[in-house]
Amino acid sequence: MLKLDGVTVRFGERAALDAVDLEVAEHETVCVLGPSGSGKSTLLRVVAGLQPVDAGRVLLEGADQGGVPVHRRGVGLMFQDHQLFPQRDVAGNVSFGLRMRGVPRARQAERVEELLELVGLPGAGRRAVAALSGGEQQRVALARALAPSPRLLMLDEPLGQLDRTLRERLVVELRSLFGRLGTTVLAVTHDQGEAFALADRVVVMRDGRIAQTGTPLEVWQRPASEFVARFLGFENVVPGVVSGVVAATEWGAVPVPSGSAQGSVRLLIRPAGVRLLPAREGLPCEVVSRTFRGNHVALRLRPRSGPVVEAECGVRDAAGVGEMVGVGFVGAEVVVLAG
Ligand SMILES: Nc1ncnc2c1ncn2[C@@H]1O[C@H](COP(=O)(O)OP(=O)(O)OP(=O)(O)O)[C@@H](O)[C@H]1O
Repeated sequence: MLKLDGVTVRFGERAALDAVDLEVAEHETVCVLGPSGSGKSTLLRVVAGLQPVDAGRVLLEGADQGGVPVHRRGVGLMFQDHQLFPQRDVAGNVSFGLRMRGVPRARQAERVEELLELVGLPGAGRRAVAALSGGEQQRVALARALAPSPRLLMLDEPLGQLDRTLRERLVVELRSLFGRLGTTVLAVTHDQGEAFALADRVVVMRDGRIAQTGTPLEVWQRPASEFVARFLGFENVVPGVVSGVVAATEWGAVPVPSGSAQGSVRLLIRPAGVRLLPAREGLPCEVVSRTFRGNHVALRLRPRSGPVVEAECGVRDAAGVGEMVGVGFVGAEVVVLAG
């Protein structure tokens, strides 16, 4: 459906996108994830035709979009601040793209009803946009983007402004809606939870380049680099020297999966791979913080040397701040990182 081929966009000296290759298949939902300034919005703007490229090509269904204006690309856009027209009612907003395309009035009204039903706002056509809650406005913006049946729907931080509970609910609804409609979606977010819940595939960006792409599970289980691991919120990254199935690190010997790269590497140990042992076993650490996270407790543990170790444990087993504990590592939760 969509193909980016060596797309480069420069602002002065700096490349906001640096030779980016990306493909999105029909019916696929791809989420682009990355820190602020990594080029996510620029990528969407390029595909929409709002941003010219300095090099490379954008193809939609195989056709080069060079010189094709925004309204001829057949893509739908929904931005973070949803940009609804405040002076128009809900129906007036949803039918915007249909009016632009000269769809007859009767058909417009039908389609608006259909879409409001779809986004969970049946019969809301006559309501004033200003009188809607944030979540309702978001649904109207989505209905408006979907109205002209775009071949590709692009979402920029679609749930950015909403509170967490509403975001979590809407993300589930969006995923099921896109599944039912068979919509092809390219979404941008800085929120990894949102990306992982919504996407068939995630693309992690760093400084205008793709740092990793894969299914949410692949990226979560095997972050390709320290950058991706840290971006996903993993903190236990330590240098080590692998020999066979053991790595020598500042935290002592850490088991690694068989078949791991040998020699000098960086290791990620997921918090689930950190086991608390009785005080005289394993790596001696002092508990420096203890944070209640609902179904588990996050502990930060300071060894005599080397970086702080992050651990997760059951609410009942968690040691208190200032206590000494021993720490052991589980090889299955260790990832040998590249770069
Ligand atoms: N119109 C512009 N003129 C100059 N520099 C720009 C322009 N638009 C973007 N940039 C720069 O390009 C880089 C990528 O910006 P972009 O908005 O694509 O990042 P982003 O990942 O979407 O960030 P955020 O999550 O903060 O929206 C940034 O360094 C930004 O400052």
